Amino acid sequence: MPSLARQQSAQRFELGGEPVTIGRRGGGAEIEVDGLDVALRHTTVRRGTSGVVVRDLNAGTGTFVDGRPVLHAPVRPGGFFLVGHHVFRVLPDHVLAHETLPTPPSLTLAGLTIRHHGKDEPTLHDVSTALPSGGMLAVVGPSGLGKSTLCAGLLGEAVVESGWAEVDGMPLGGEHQLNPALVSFVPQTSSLLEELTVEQTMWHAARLRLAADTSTAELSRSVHAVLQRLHLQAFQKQTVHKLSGGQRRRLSVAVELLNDPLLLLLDEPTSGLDEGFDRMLMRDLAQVARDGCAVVIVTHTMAHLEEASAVLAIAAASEAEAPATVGYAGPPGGLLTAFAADSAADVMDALRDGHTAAAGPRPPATQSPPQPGTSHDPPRRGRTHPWRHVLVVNLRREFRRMWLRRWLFTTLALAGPVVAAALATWTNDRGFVGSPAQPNTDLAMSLAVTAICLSLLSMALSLTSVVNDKEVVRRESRWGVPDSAVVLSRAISRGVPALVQAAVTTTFLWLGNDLRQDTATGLPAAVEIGLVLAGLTLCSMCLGVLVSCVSTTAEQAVGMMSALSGGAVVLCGLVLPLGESSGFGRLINWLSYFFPTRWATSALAAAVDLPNTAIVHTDLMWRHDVQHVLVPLVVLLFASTLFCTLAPIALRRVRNDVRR
Ligand SMILES: Nc1ncnc2c1ncn2[C@@H]1O[C@H](COP(=O)(O)OP(=O)(O)OP(=O)(O)O)[C@@H](O)[C@H]1O
Repeated sequence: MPSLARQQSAQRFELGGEPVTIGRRGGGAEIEVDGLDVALRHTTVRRGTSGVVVRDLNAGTGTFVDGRPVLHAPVRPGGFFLVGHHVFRVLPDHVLAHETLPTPPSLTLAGLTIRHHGKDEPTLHDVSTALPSGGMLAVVGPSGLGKSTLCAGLLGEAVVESGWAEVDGMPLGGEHQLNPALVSFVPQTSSLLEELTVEQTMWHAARLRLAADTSTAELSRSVHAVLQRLHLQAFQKQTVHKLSGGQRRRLSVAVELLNDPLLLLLDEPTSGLDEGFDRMLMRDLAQVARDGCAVVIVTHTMAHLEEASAVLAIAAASEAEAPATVGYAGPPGGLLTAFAADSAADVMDALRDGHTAAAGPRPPATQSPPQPGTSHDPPRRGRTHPWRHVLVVNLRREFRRMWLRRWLFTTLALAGPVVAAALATWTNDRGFVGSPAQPNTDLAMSLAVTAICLSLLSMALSLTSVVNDKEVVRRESRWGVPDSAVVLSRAISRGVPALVQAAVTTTFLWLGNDLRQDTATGLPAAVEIGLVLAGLTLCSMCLGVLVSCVSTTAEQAVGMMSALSGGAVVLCGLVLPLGESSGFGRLINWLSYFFPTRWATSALAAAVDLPNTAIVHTDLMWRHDVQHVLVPLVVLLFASTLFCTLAPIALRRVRNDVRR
């Protein structure tokens, strides 16, 4: 038993020589805390040379030091680390003080100046206001002045040049972000998967936002409590695409409440909806604020501002090119009076013209910014979620979505390859057999048709798998879902129909063609051809995933696929003679190596001994031996791995570019 002495109150612990585990109540950890975002065994803490050393056990939603999830980090006396909603402060003499983050919290913005990444000038300057606990802050102002920029700053997605923000003493934004899992953001765009039901959407989000070891009963209680809070219980079984605009917004809010955030940011949640809905949602959000979470709502509608407890109006700068700043900060009732205006439209005009009114409550100027967790030695970066758990959750969802679109995937997996094999068979009535004395003049065409059709069909399996979900991926990346898990879940789920494509094509080629020839590897001809086709379909499908990650829109992905399709046809090696060793031919030859069809047709040609069974140009890659079948197969598998490795990098870049 580790020596762990409780001091004075239940909140102080003196660490002994042995490491101590922090975990959810009921899991047998030495320090037990509440909350479904804490795993049963979440973090260990031990004495360090000065202060303590924390190690995340990668089972919950991360251990945070200085706003970053850490795997392993020293924390000196005076610093703190976060586990779920719990702050552990490190005191002298290896004493840990535990407190639960207060709910509802207050929010303070003090002199915030925010600029977007890649920009030299700030968009917002000197934004200050204070929101008491249990309150809701409405951020209003003319278009384009920086309301969404304020959210980006608080989320840590834009640069906070000066000033600071905090929720009850915990820093927000900038380098020393509070545990990001405690800040929820409802974006302006619909970032929900259309084919899932309300309940499935919530379950999936709960699995990602709560600890991996949360039981089904606990998850269910949590999901249903939030659905009830947002009056969505009656729509549980409804698919998202059948929901009204208002119900979608509610669902969008609901998924962000699952983890009991400390701060909820909403970017125009009522835009495009009627006034009745606006009032209803404002009331619900005010209730959410009273129940325990600071709410900041960016809104264009000023009709129901009285539901908020404070208003922050953004005004244009009086000088051109200067950043926008605070036009008014105070109670909603004082807004019209402050601008001597008769209507909301007058207030907007005044703000657009750069008028500012007397500011409301400002944080005391003498208050210093909250100090971060102070880990002086570099911590080892950790994850907010166990990677395997996230992959499994994403995979389950992908298989479910594919099942919901089973006709499309069945067609791509079965009907397409049957057509490809049939075409290959019809173009060649002698099967795959030929000899130097009696060459099979159609064999090259058969191989080309098979490889090209299969490559395009398998690329189609994954082409829209990420690009159509970019908004969802962006939202879930804020929850800590790694891009690699997103990519791998798409690749594995689409890998199944891709392998079925190869198997179906091989079976039909085997049934419809004479596959008696001597094989290069000594394996039965159908097995050898099947392996090559499996390599081709996997590689093309992974290329589709990469294209999907690189593209910002589905149109762009289709454009890229069209260009790749052209290359796949022309540079497969059976349409244009390749293999020249000088001049332009050499360049084309090199280019062809980037196309999976080039390697697949080479392996097929080597497998059926094309130079001796058909009348074709010569190509050095077609020699009928084991090496010339296996090397292309290895290249196809290597390329599949490479595409899946590059895809998360591309996805991260595209996501960040879109944010910028
Ligand atoms: N990611 C970004 N990168 C660079 N500049 C940006 C980015 N997002 C917004 N901006 C710029 O910052 C300024 C403020 O934009 P922002 O979206 O914050 O305004 P807004 O008040 O929320 O507008 P609206 O009410 O129309 O949504 C604009 O000039 C905009 O072009």
